[in-house]
Amino acid sequence: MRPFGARLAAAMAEHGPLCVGIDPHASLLDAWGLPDSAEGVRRFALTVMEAVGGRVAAVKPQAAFFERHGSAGVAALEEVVAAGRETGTLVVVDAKRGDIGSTMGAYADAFLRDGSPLAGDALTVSPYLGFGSLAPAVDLALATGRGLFVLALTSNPEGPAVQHARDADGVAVADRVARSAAEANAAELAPGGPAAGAPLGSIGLVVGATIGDAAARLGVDLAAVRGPLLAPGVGAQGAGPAELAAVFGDARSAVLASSSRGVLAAGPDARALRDAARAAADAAGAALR
Ligand SMILES: O=c1ccn([C@@H]2O[C@H](COP(=O)(O)O)[C@@H](O)[C@H]2O)c(=O)[nH]1
Repeated sequence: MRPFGARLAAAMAEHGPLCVGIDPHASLLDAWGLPDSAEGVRRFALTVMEAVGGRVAAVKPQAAFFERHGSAGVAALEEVVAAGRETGTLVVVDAKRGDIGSTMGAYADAFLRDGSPLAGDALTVSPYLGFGSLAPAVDLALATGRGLFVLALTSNPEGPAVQHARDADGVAVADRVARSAAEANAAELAPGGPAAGAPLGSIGLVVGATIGDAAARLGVDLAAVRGPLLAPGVGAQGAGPAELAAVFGDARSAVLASSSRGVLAAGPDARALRDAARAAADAAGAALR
């Protein structure tokens, strides 16, 4: 498989810089006339895939909403991964895994190994046990043409208490995460490296579209990461085109804006979902041009 960063750059060029989040909240299931059960979650998720599969750069199923229904919910997540493969739509599994290295190896097997039913194209991971603890996931992602999105500056108001803290050298935690991702991408993109010549490396960051000027204030050089920047917070959390343009500055071309409820509220009609995703992709594309 071609490296994830190269595949994502091509998908964004074709469809626009939008990732549609698949978050089957109980309230959305109710609004769509579906039961709050594994079967309801399955029908919800496959309706989204039918509406936007092959038409957007990526989808991002939120694992928690599937896992809350046990093994049948996880089976529905596996079907979403398979539907992504069938429609040629990249699947970012939003499971935010992170643990000590040996356990991280098992998470990597589950979400990044060829043949695993839960292995999409990329996985969200948490670096708060130390970026180095993610090594098994970094290694397996790069070996299989998959990618990671590492939490750096998240969209929630509680994030700054940890991510803005500075270490003994005065470097912000988020900046350390960004520098580590930059190192991994530099190796992947180097002449002779597995992604030499690609526009983006495969180790991305999660940077919320709601963070205002935090990256600039903390000295985080997002463009220097040379990896994709997954930007949740668009739509229901209040960020829009103006925030996308302001937050990402000269890193704009690497941004994959992510919206879940902002698009899903248009359902369950497939055409309405498709139109909402198209409008969100066009707005993000204009803001990030
Ligand atoms: O910093 C982060 C990281 C992840 N998320 C996830 O994105 C979606 C957002 O859903 P909306 O309905 O578009 O608000 C959700 O799955 C979060 O867990 C995030 O919001 N912020």
